[in-house]
Amino acid sequence: MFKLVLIRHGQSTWNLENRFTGWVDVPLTPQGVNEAKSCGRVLREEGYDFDVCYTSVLKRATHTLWHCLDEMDRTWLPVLHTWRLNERHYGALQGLNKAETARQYGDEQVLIWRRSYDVPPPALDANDIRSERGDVRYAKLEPGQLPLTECLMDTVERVMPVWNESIAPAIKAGKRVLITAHGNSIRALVKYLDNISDSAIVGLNIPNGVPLVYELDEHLKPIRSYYLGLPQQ
Ligand SMILES: O=C(O)[C@@H](CO)OP(=O)(O)O
Repeated sequence: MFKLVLIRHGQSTWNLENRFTGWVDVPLTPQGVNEAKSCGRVLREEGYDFDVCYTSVLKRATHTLWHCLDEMDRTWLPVLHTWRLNERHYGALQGLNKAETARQYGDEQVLIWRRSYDVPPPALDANDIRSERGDVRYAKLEPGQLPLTECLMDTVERVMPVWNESIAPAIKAGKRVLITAHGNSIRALVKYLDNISDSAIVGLNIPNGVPLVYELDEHLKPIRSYYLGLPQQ
């Protein structure tokens, strides 16, 4: 039996301000830092240890990993950063306030943009100064790989190669893997692992800063999954 741990980053400044974030590289809030540290504490207390870590190229996920590993005294572990674990790209909505956008376009439209599987939000213009074109961390992407918007289906498609080519082989080789990522890149992984339908995934949300443990069989099929240290409902 293999164990995989997934953590959505702690609260970010734009989570707090209720703004569509996507690929905008906002930091953690002090609460987010505490959430990340408490992930590390609960993992250490429960006897978890890791051989390799994966995270995105966005600081809210990276810093969550750092604080978590610091609490575990494991800051020396190898870390692989990949844009494939970035948050879903939120297109032209990036930076807008979610409540104001709902007032302008209606709750139903905003829910479709936020949670539908295959309807992307309005795209950014390629020349928009908010586009990530020119950002050095994406310089090696193939033409057409840099998104201007994404629905969850697009996110699943770009997350799967790093799962298939790197993460799954590492787990099968016996490496204990920790991933810190984002609400929607984790929803993409969970959708794949639990074989959740396109319609059912709409209702799945991942909380900030709580370790999600998957116990996987030899074929990496989930035996069970659970959150560690989530307050009792
Ligand atoms: O703003 C975002 O990028 C994401 C995660 O915070 O929001 P949502 O919950 O709408 O997917």
